[in-house]
Amino acid sequence: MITVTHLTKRYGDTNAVNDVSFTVKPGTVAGFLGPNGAGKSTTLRAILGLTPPTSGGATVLGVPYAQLPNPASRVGSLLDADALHPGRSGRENLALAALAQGVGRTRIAEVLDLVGLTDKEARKRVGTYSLGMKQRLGIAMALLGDPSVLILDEPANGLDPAGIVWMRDLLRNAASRGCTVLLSSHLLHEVEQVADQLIIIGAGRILADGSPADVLGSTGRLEDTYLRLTATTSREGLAS
Ligand SMILES: Nc1ncnc2c1ncn2[C@@H]1O[C@H](COP(=O)(O)OP(=O)(O)OP(=O)(O)O)[C@@H](O)[C@H]1O
Repeated sequence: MITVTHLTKRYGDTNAVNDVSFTVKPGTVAGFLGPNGAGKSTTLRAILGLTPPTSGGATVLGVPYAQLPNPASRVGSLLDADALHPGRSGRENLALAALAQGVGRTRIAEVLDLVGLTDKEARKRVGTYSLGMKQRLGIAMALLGDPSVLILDEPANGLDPAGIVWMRDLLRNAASRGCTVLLSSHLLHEVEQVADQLIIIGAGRILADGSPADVLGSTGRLEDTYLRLTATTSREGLAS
């Protein structure tokens, strides 16, 4: 369960996130959508305790992220696939994370298999990886502790069509096991296929939150609804 309550984050005179509240329940894939600069990453970072809120806050599994025992093994996250150590191999990156999380080394082969990275690829330095390979490794890192919550910032970024289909199955399987999944994306078509909750943010404020049927209403098309809702927001609107 992820609960965000009246979360506000200001940077100088910019309201990056403005009184944002939503809940994502176990067994749900929630798609978090919004234009560039709408506040998605700031919200995800605040949930993960990486960005201190100006006011309000968030809990994961009932408590603020920082208060979770061994949080990385309970909450898998992917924020920036470039944050991986470029001089080490994919396998070494996973081994270091497994050590930090107290996860057995046998799990490394399992997650590599899950994300479709071959043994040969896993032995290459991450600095030589393509964007899609980095993304797969970042997802493997997120899955390492077999977490019950997944928070993913644009996970399909750089994935090829087969990778996007694979990602969809991965997220649906995670949710069917009771996992709580929150992902940001600009790929409306993809989100439409995978999400059972849609949260749309614009200029730091929640514009819609609900089941696809509730959010799309009679239009039935996510692209139309999204463009209509976000048309009135702009990055300039963030400055107060
Ligand atoms: N560290 C920071 N310092 C100052 N301003 C910031 C910082 N991080 C984010 N912002 C501002 O906060 C606003 C929201 O940014 P955020 O990265 O959360 O948007 P986003 O919805 O994730 O965008 P995108 O889709 O482009 O990734 C933007 O105006 C951005 O410039």
